[in-house]
Amino acid sequence: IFPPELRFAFLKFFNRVFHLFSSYCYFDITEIDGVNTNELYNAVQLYLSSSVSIAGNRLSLTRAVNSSSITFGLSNNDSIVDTFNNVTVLWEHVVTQRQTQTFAWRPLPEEKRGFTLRIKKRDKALILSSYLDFIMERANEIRRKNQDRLLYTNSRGGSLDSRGHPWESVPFKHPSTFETLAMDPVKKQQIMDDLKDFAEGQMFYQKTGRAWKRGYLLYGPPGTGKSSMIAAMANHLGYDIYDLELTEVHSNSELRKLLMKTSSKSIIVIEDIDCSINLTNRKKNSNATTQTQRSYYDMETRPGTGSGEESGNGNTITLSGLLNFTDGLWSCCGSERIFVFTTNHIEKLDPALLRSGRMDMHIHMSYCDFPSLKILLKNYLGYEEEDVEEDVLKEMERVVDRAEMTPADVSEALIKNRRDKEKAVRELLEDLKSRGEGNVKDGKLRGQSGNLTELEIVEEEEKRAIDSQNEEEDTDEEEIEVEDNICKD
Ligand SMILES: Nc1ncnc2c1ncn2[C@@H]1O[C@H](COP(=O)(O)OP(=O)(O)OP(=O)(O)O)[C@@H](O)[C@H]1O
Ligand SMILES: [Mg+2]
Repeated sequence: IFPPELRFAFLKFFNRVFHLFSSYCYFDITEIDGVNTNELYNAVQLYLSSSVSIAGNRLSLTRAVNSSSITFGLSNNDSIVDTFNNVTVLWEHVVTQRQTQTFAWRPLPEEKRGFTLRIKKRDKALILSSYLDFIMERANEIRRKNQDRLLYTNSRGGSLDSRGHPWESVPFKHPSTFETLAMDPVKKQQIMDDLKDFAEGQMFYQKTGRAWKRGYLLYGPPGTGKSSMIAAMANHLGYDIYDLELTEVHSNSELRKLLMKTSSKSIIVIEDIDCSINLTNRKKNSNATTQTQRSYYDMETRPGTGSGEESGNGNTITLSGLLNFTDGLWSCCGSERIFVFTTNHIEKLDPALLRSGRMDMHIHMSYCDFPSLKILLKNYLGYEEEDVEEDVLKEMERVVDRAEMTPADVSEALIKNRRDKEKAVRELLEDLKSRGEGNVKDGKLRGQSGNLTELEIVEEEEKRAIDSQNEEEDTDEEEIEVEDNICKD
């Protein structure tokens, strides 16, 4: 009988009057807020899942793929009562079907999900902010306790999922820890202390005006534990890992978007950075023209214009894009983040990437030395030092450095014979000896008296070269910047 407009106006009026006299106020926490995923929604979900008892009437159970734990949750349109500081609140999980799919730049999920929090008006000021803070904290705690780190990849090649995330995640279950990591114990302790200082350093970073992030560069030959070290870091700190596949990122702006979608308390990894994009040492292009020099610091080059081909496969990420990614303004859009780059060839990297302050710590993962060997014997055979015959141990100590076996090689040798421990040790020693002799014969090792292997000598030279380049670099970069400004003008 009533026209729809009138009916609508009446309903609205009725609603207002109702709310005026109601002693409750309501807060909606929707899963997707505009285009962003609402972190609070996930936190509330996790928080409620911990407080929901199995005795509830109807619960939804979820177990993420490969996850080890089952979480309880509120079923659709169900509610639960919670108390905080002696104040009772009511949570309702509201799920509605999204009606017509209006035009959107990306498809939205079919369901619209959200939580509604009902609080008595008089309690609102008292608890609201502290309650939400409490929920966030609890949710983080639960996430950590579940031991389910997440490993994210951007392998979808730039496309977004239905919830607008460019990252795909799987539970991260790498068992590597600092305990099982074979490396010099002193160096290991240094790294662990550094990580600890970082994780507990919120006040320090705030006081000194630095963004709360840290960069590590892991370099060394294949099989020396770079990836294992990253896993150990993640397990040690309880952080998620974002494994960034640079070859799947097409432009600097895409890189920035990926960065924006990473959460805090995470490790952002770029493996084999020398192979991912063409970040060659500018000094190595001895006859580089000003043009090519500037191109690294240029704005993005567009694919198909010809200038993009220098980074191969239509990938137009530039070094400047990468540097902005790690320490430009955008790098602080979250906090408590660790960047880890790995490479097998540190000499191939552009000195701009190596300069101090950019990658805070350069960690050299190298061939198996005696302390590492002892850790591996313990890991794989359960042998302490005293379980191995003294002269065998001495012999191992004598030959291990010149054998230049990677921890991966040693692990392999030990796994092969792990049923027969004595045989494993015997064969390992043989292996070490024969490799050592081979290396000496090939003249690969020099300066044995000083215990300096060729590798170390090369490294020393590299370091020196990099340092001297760094000094020149400072002046170079100014010039380039000036040139850029001229171009812009
Ligand atoms: N330092 C180490 N401590 C314990 N295990 C190690 C170590 N280094 C290598 N390993 C063993 O060797 C395997 C390969 O190591 P990892 O993948 O970490 O090497 P990497 O340095 O990342 O090699 P690449 O440069 O090829 O990526 C691991 O599964 C691990 O078991
Ligand atoms: Mg690796």
